[in-house]
Amino acid sequence: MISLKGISKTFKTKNGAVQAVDNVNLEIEAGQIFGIIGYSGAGKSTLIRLLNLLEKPTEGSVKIDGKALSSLTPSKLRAARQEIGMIFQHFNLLWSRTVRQNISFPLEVAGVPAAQRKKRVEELIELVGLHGRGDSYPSQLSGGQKQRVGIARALANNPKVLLCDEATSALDPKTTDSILDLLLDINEKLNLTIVLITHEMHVIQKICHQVAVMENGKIVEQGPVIDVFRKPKEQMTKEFVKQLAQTGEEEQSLWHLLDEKSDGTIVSLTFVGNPAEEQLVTELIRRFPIDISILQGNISKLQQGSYGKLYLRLLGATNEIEAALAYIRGKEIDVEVIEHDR
Ligand SMILES: Nc1ncnc2c1ncn2[C@@H]1O[C@H](COP(=O)(O)OP(=O)(O)OP(=O)(O)O)[C@@H](O)[C@H]1O
Repeated sequence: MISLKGISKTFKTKNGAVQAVDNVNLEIEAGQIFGIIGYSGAGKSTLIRLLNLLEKPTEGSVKIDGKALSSLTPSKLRAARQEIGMIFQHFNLLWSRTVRQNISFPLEVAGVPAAQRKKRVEELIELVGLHGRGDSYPSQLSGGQKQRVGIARALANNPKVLLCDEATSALDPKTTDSILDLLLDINEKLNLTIVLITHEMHVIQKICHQVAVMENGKIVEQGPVIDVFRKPKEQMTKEFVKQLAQTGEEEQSLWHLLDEKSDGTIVSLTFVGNPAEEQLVTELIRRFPIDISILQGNISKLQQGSYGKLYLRLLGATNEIEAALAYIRGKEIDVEVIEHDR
Protein backbone atom coordinates (compact mmCIF):
# COMPACT_ATOMS: atom_id res chain seq x y z
CA MET A 1 0.00 0.00 0.00
CA ILE A 2 2.79 2.44 0.94
CA SER A 3 6.32 2.20 -0.35
CA LEU A 4 9.11 4.60 0.53
CA LYS A 5 12.38 4.19 -1.32
CA GLY A 6 15.53 6.07 -0.38
CA ILE A 7 13.59 8.98 1.10
CA SER A 8 15.65 11.86 2.48
CA LYS A 9 14.74 15.36 3.52
CA THR A 10 17.25 18.11 4.16
CA PHE A 11 16.16 21.52 5.44
CA LYS A 12 18.32 24.49 4.63
CA THR A 13 18.47 26.85 7.57
CA LYS A 14 20.57 29.91 8.21
CA ASN A 15 22.74 27.78 10.49
CA GLY A 16 23.34 25.22 7.75
CA ALA A 17 21.63 22.10 6.45
CA VAL A 18 19.56 19.85 8.76
CA GLN A 19 19.04 16.31 7.57
CA ALA A 20 15.64 15.50 9.15
CA VAL A 21 15.08 12.20 7.29
CA ASP A 22 18.01 10.16 6.07
CA ASN A 23 17.57 7.46 3.41
CA VAL A 24 14.42 5.79 4.76
CA ASN A 25 13.00 2.69 3.09
CA LEU A 26 9.62 1.42 4.29
CA GLU A 27 6.97 -0.97 3.01
CA ILE A 28 3.56 -0.78 4.70
CA GLU A 29 0.92 -3.33 3.78
CA ALA A 30 -2.75 -2.51 3.26
CA GLY A 31 -4.88 -2.82 6.40
CA GLN A 32 -1.97 -2.51 8.81
CA ILE A 33 -1.58 -0.16 11.73
CA PHE A 34 2.04 0.90 11.41
CA GLY A 35 3.65 2.86 14.24
CA ILE A 36 6.79 4.97 14.02
CA ILE A 37 8.31 5.76 17.41
CA GLY A 38 11.20 8.00 18.34
CA TYR A 39 12.25 10.78 20.64
CA SER A 40 11.72 14.45 19.85
CA GLY A 41 13.79 15.55 16.87
CA ALA A 42 14.15 12.03 15.42
CA GLY A 43 12.42 13.11 12.21
CA LYS A 44 8.99 11.50 12.70
CA SER A 45 6.87 14.54 11.83
CA THR A 46 8.91 15.20 8.73
CA LEU A 47 8.63 11.56 7.68
CA ILE A 48 4.84 11.40 8.07
CA ARG A 49 4.47 14.69 6.16
CA LEU A 50 6.57 13.19 3.36
CA LEU A 51 3.94 10.45 2.98
CA ASN A 52 1.36 12.87 1.58
CA LEU A 53 3.97 15.25 0.18
CA LEU A 54 3.17 18.04 2.63
CA GLU A 55 6.97 18.01 2.60
CA LYS A 56 8.75 17.41 -0.69
CA PRO A 57 11.50 14.81 -0.44
CA THR A 58 15.03 15.97 -1.26
CA GLU A 59 15.62 12.47 -2.58
CA GLY A 60 13.68 9.25 -3.06
CA SER A 61 10.18 8.20 -4.03
CA VAL A 62 6.83 7.81 -2.25
CA LYS A 63 4.32 5.37 -3.70
CA ILE A 64 0.83 5.04 -2.27
CA ASP A 65 -1.54 2.46 -3.67
CA GLY A 66 0.68 2.07 -6.72
CA LYS A 67 0.86 5.81 -7.50
CA ALA A 68 4.24 7.55 -7.39
CA LEU A 69 3.18 10.77 -5.65
CA SER A 70 6.38 12.63 -6.37
CA SER A 71 5.83 12.42 -10.15
CA LEU A 72 2.16 13.54 -10.20
CA THR A 73 1.03 16.88 -11.63
CA PRO A 74 -0.37 19.31 -8.99
CA SER A 75 -3.99 18.51 -9.91
CA LYS A 76 -3.39 14.73 -9.84
CA LEU A 77 -1.58 15.15 -6.51
CA ARG A 78 -4.62 16.96 -5.08
CA ALA A 79 -6.82 14.06 -6.19
CA ALA A 80 -4.39 11.49 -4.76
CA ARG A 81 -4.33 13.36 -1.45
CA GLN A 82 -8.06 12.73 -1.04
CA GLU A 83 -7.13 9.09 -0.57
CA ILE A 84 -4.89 10.05 2.35
CA GLY A 85 -6.55 11.44 5.49
CA MET A 86 -4.54 13.05 8.26
CA ILE A 87 -5.11 13.90 11.91
CA PHE A 88 -2.97 16.13 14.09
CA GLN A 89 -1.90 16.54 17.70
CA HIS A 90 -3.72 19.87 18.02
CA PHE A 91 -6.71 18.78 15.92
CA ASN A 92 -6.48 21.68 13.37
CA LEU A 93 -10.25 22.26 13.40
CA LEU A 94 -12.03 25.31 12.01
CA TRP A 95 -13.02 27.08 15.22
CA SER A 96 -15.83 29.18 13.75
CA ARG A 97 -17.56 26.14 12.28
CA THR A 98 -19.72 23.55 14.05
CA VAL A 99 -18.83 19.86 14.23
CA ARG A 100 -21.11 19.19 11.24
CA GLN A 101 -19.57 22.02 9.23
CA ASN A 102 -16.04 20.90 10.08
CA ILE A 103 -16.75 17.37 8.89
CA SER A 104 -18.52 18.67 5.80
CA PHE A 105 -15.61 20.90 4.78
CA PRO A 106 -13.47 18.31 2.91
CA LEU A 107 -16.63 17.10 1.14
CA GLU A 108 -17.31 20.66 -0.04
CA VAL A 109 -13.74 20.95 -1.29
CA ALA A 110 -14.15 17.65 -3.16
CA GLY A 111 -17.33 18.97 -4.80
CA VAL A 112 -19.74 16.46 -3.23
CA PRO A 113 -23.40 17.56 -3.77
CA ALA A 114 -25.20 18.98 -0.70
CA ALA A 115 -27.67 16.12 -0.15
CA GLN A 116 -24.91 13.50 -0.29
CA ARG A 117 -22.74 15.62 2.00
CA LYS A 118 -25.46 15.82 4.60
CA LYS A 119 -25.93 12.06 4.61
CA ARG A 120 -22.20 11.38 4.80
CA VAL A 121 -21.70 13.83 7.68
CA GLU A 122 -24.39 12.08 9.74
CA GLU A 123 -22.79 8.68 9.04
CA LEU A 124 -19.41 9.99 10.16
CA ILE A 125 -20.83 11.55 13.32
CA GLU A 126 -22.20 8.13 14.28
CA LEU A 127 -19.00 6.32 13.28
CA VAL A 128 -16.80 8.40 15.58
CA GLY A 129 -19.26 8.47 18.49
CA LEU A 130 -20.31 12.14 18.37
CA HIS A 131 -24.04 11.56 18.33
CA GLY A 132 -25.88 14.69 19.53
CA ARG A 133 -22.82 16.99 19.19
CA GLY A 134 -23.24 17.95 15.53
CA ASP A 135 -24.19 21.56 16.29
CA SER A 136 -21.49 22.16 18.91
CA TYR A 137 -18.48 24.35 18.21
CA PRO A 138 -14.98 22.94 18.80
CA SER A 139 -14.53 25.20 21.85
CA GLN A 140 -17.48 23.41 23.49
CA LEU A 141 -15.88 19.99 23.12
CA SER A 142 -13.38 18.01 25.21
CA GLY A 143 -9.98 17.12 23.73
CA GLY A 144 -11.12 13.59 22.92
CA GLN A 145 -14.27 14.88 21.19
CA LYS A 146 -12.20 17.35 19.17
CA GLN A 147 -9.99 14.53 17.97
CA ARG A 148 -13.12 12.55 17.04
CA VAL A 149 -14.12 15.48 14.81
CA GLY A 150 -10.59 15.41 13.35
CA ILE A 151 -10.95 11.71 12.62
CA ALA A 152 -14.42 12.12 11.05
CA ARG A 153 -13.13 14.94 8.87
CA ALA A 154 -10.10 12.88 7.81
CA LEU A 155 -12.36 9.96 6.86
CA ALA A 156 -14.94 12.06 4.98
CA ASN A 157 -13.72 11.25 1.48
CA ASN A 158 -13.19 7.53 2.19
CA PRO A 159 -9.39 7.58 2.20
CA LYS A 160 -7.36 4.39 1.91
CA VAL A 161 -4.73 5.65 4.33
CA LEU A 162 -4.97 7.60 7.58
CA LEU A 163 -1.88 9.43 8.84
CA CYS A 164 -1.83 10.26 12.54
CA ASP A 165 0.66 12.89 13.67
CA GLU A 166 0.96 12.44 17.47
CA ALA A 167 -2.84 12.24 17.51
CA THR A 168 -3.11 11.41 21.21
CA SER A 169 -0.18 13.38 22.63
CA ALA A 170 -2.39 16.24 23.84
CA LEU A 171 -4.86 13.91 25.57
CA ASP A 172 -4.99 12.40 29.06
CA PRO A 173 -4.40 8.62 29.38
CA LYS A 174 -8.09 7.63 29.53
CA THR A 175 -9.04 9.76 26.52
CA THR A 176 -5.94 8.49 24.70
CA ASP A 177 -7.20 4.95 25.16
CA SER A 178 -10.67 5.80 23.87
CA ILE A 179 -9.21 7.44 20.74
CA LEU A 180 -6.88 4.46 20.21
CA ASP A 181 -9.89 2.14 20.51
CA LEU A 182 -11.67 4.23 17.88
CA LEU A 183 -8.67 3.99 15.51
CA LEU A 184 -8.57 0.24 16.02
CA ASP A 185 -12.29 -0.01 15.34
CA ILE A 186 -11.99 2.03 12.14
CA ASN A 187 -9.01 -0.02 10.99
CA GLU A 188 -11.02 -3.21 11.42
CA LYS A 189 -14.35 -1.93 10.05
CA LEU A 190 -12.96 -0.10 7.02
CA ASN A 191 -9.73 -2.07 6.50
CA LEU A 192 -8.04 1.31 6.56
CA THR A 193 -4.23 1.45 6.57
CA ILE A 194 -3.08 3.62 9.47
CA VAL A 195 0.37 5.14 9.88
CA LEU A 196 1.01 6.88 13.17
CA ILE A 197 3.93 8.61 14.77
CA THR A 198 4.34 8.76 18.53
CA HIS A 199 6.88 9.04 21.30
CA GLU A 200 4.77 6.79 23.57
CA MET A 201 5.32 3.05 23.61
CA HIS A 202 1.83 2.61 25.04
CA VAL A 203 0.35 3.70 21.69
CA ILE A 204 2.47 1.14 19.84
CA GLN A 205 1.60 -1.57 22.35
CA LYS A 206 -2.12 -0.94 22.25
CA ILE A 207 -2.92 -0.77 18.56
CA CYS A 208 0.03 -1.29 16.21
CA HIS A 209 0.79 -4.41 14.22
CA GLN A 210 4.19 -3.21 13.02
CA VAL A 211 6.64 -0.73 14.51
CA ALA A 212 9.62 1.21 13.20
CA VAL A 213 12.02 2.92 15.58
CA MET A 214 13.48 6.20 14.38
CA GLU A 215 16.66 7.94 15.50
CA ASN A 216 18.56 10.80 13.82
CA GLY A 217 16.41 10.62 10.71
CA LYS A 218 16.94 6.89 10.18
CA ILE A 219 14.82 3.82 10.84
CA VAL A 220 17.10 1.87 13.17
CA GLU A 221 14.85 -1.12 13.82
CA GLN A 222 11.51 -2.41 12.58
CA GLY A 223 9.26 -5.44 12.55
CA PRO A 224 6.05 -6.91 13.98
CA VAL A 225 5.43 -5.34 17.42
CA ILE A 226 5.59 -8.69 19.19
CA ASP A 227 9.03 -9.52 17.70
CA VAL A 228 10.47 -6.11 18.53
CA PHE A 229 9.17 -6.44 22.11
CA ARG A 230 10.55 -9.95 22.40
CA LYS A 231 14.02 -9.15 21.15
CA PRO A 232 14.72 -5.44 20.88
CA LYS A 233 18.11 -5.05 19.21
CA GLU A 234 18.99 -1.38 19.49
CA GLN A 235 19.66 0.32 22.80
CA MET A 236 16.96 2.89 22.10
CA THR A 237 14.37 0.21 21.36
CA LYS A 238 15.29 -1.48 24.64
CA GLU A 239 14.64 1.81 26.45
CA PHE A 240 11.21 2.16 24.85
CA VAL A 241 10.26 -1.42 25.69
CA LYS A 242 11.45 -0.98 29.27
CA GLN A 243 9.41 2.21 29.56
CA LEU A 244 6.29 0.16 28.98
CA ALA A 245 7.15 -2.71 31.29
CA GLN A 246 7.36 -0.54 34.33
CA THR A 247 6.42 2.97 35.21
CA GLY A 248 8.64 4.87 37.64
CA GLU A 249 5.91 4.76 40.27
CA GLU A 250 5.67 0.99 40.15
CA GLU A 251 9.41 0.63 40.37
CA GLN A 252 9.48 2.80 43.48
CA SER A 253 6.76 0.85 45.22
CA LEU A 254 8.58 -2.37 44.40
CA TRP A 255 11.82 -1.14 46.00
CA HIS A 256 9.78 -0.04 48.97
CA LEU A 257 8.37 -3.55 49.28
CA LEU A 258 11.83 -5.06 48.99
CA ASP A 259 13.11 -2.82 51.75
CA GLU A 260 10.34 -3.86 54.10
CA LYS A 261 10.68 -7.62 53.82
CA SER A 262 13.78 -9.02 52.31
CA ASP A 263 13.48 -12.75 52.86
CA GLY A 264 13.13 -15.15 49.95
CA THR A 265 14.25 -14.88 46.36
CA ILE A 266 12.77 -12.05 44.37
CA VAL A 267 12.53 -12.65 40.64
CA SER A 268 11.15 -10.71 37.70
CA LEU A 269 9.60 -12.63 34.82
CA THR A 270 9.24 -10.99 31.43
CA PHE A 271 6.39 -12.35 29.36
CA VAL A 272 6.10 -11.88 25.63
CA GLY A 273 3.55 -13.59 23.46
CA ASN A 274 1.08 -15.75 25.26
CA PRO A 275 1.89 -15.42 28.93
CA ALA A 276 -0.84 -17.28 30.86
CA GLU A 277 0.80 -15.89 33.99
CA GLU A 278 -1.87 -17.10 36.42
CA GLN A 279 -1.54 -20.63 35.13
CA LEU A 280 2.23 -20.47 35.58
CA VAL A 281 1.95 -19.49 39.24
CA THR A 282 -0.55 -22.29 39.89
CA GLU A 283 1.73 -24.81 38.18
CA LEU A 284 4.75 -23.68 40.20
CA ILE A 285 2.87 -24.07 43.48
CA ARG A 286 1.66 -27.51 42.48
CA ARG A 287 5.01 -28.80 41.26
CA PHE A 288 7.43 -27.37 43.81
CA PRO A 289 7.25 -27.26 47.62
CA ILE A 290 7.76 -23.51 47.73
CA ASP A 291 5.68 -20.50 48.74
CA ILE A 292 5.05 -17.84 46.14
CA SER A 293 3.74 -14.35 46.54
CA ILE A 294 3.06 -12.01 43.69
CA LEU A 295 4.65 -8.64 44.46
CA GLN A 296 3.63 -6.81 41.36
CA GLY A 297 2.43 -7.50 37.87
CA ASN A 298 1.89 -5.49 34.76
CA ILE A 299 0.87 -7.43 31.69
CA SER A 300 -0.36 -5.46 28.67
CA LYS A 301 -2.17 -6.79 25.66
CA LEU A 302 -0.54 -6.30 22.28
CA GLN A 303 -2.33 -6.68 18.98
CA GLN A 304 -0.68 -10.12 18.65
CA GLY A 305 -0.17 -11.48 22.17
CA SER A 306 0.85 -9.86 25.43
CA TYR A 307 3.83 -8.25 27.06
CA GLY A 308 4.67 -7.52 30.64
CA LYS A 309 6.47 -8.24 33.86
CA LEU A 310 5.59 -10.15 36.96
CA TYR A 311 7.55 -9.85 40.19
CA LEU A 312 7.45 -12.88 42.49
CA ARG A 313 8.87 -13.69 45.89
CA LEU A 314 9.84 -17.36 46.17
CA LEU A 315 10.33 -18.91 49.61
CA GLY A 316 11.70 -22.40 50.13
CA ALA A 317 14.78 -24.66 49.96
CA THR A 318 17.48 -23.37 47.59
CA ASN A 319 17.42 -26.49 45.39
CA GLU A 320 13.63 -26.28 45.02
CA ILE A 321 13.82 -22.62 44.06
CA GLU A 322 16.56 -23.40 41.50
CA ALA A 323 14.35 -26.16 40.07
CA ALA A 324 11.37 -23.79 39.87
CA LEU A 325 13.47 -21.18 38.07
CA ALA A 326 14.70 -23.79 35.58
CA TYR A 327 11.09 -24.81 35.01
CA ILE A 328 10.09 -21.19 34.24
CA ARG A 329 13.07 -20.72 31.90
CA GLY A 330 12.01 -23.91 30.11
CA LYS A 331 8.81 -22.08 29.19
CA GLU A 332 10.86 -19.45 27.35
CA ILE A 333 10.05 -16.81 29.91
CA ASP A 334 12.93 -14.45 30.76
CA VAL A 335 13.80 -14.71 34.45
CA GLU A 336 15.95 -12.30 36.35
CA VAL A 337 16.85 -12.89 39.99
CA ILE A 338 16.68 -9.50 41.64
CA GLU A 339 17.45 -10.42 45.21
CA HIS A 340 18.31 -13.50 47.26
CA ASP A 341 17.93 -14.01 50.99
CA ARG A 342 19.92 -11.47 52.89
N1 LIG B 1 10.77 23.27 8.46
C1 LIG B 1 11.93 22.97 9.04
N2 LIG B 1 13.02 23.75 8.86
C2 LIG B 1 14.20 23.44 9.42
N3 LIG B 1 14.41 22.36 10.21
C3 LIG B 1 13.38 21.55 10.44
C4 LIG B 1 12.09 21.80 9.88
N4 LIG B 1 11.24 20.81 10.28
C5 LIG B 1 11.97 19.99 11.06
N5 LIG B 1 13.26 20.41 11.15
C6 LIG B 1 14.35 19.76 11.91
O1 LIG B 1 14.40 18.41 11.50
C7 LIG B 1 14.67 17.54 12.60
C8 LIG B 1 13.53 16.53 12.73
O2 LIG B 1 12.35 17.20 13.15
P1 LIG B 1 10.92 16.51 13.26
O3 LIG B 1 9.95 17.54 13.71
O4 LIG B 1 10.64 15.77 12.00
O5 LIG B 1 11.20 15.46 14.43
P2 LIG B 1 10.16 14.70 15.37
O6 LIG B 1 10.73 13.35 15.62
O7 LIG B 1 8.83 14.78 14.78
O8 LIG B 1 10.23 15.54 16.69
P3 LIG B 1 9.05 16.32 17.44
O9 LIG B 1 8.18 15.27 18.02
O10 LIG B 1 9.77 17.14 18.46
O11 LIG B 1 8.38 17.17 16.38
C9 LIG B 1 14.83 18.46 13.80
O12 LIG B 1 16.21 18.71 13.97
C10 LIG B 1 14.10 19.72 13.40
O13 LIG B 1 14.64 20.84 14.04
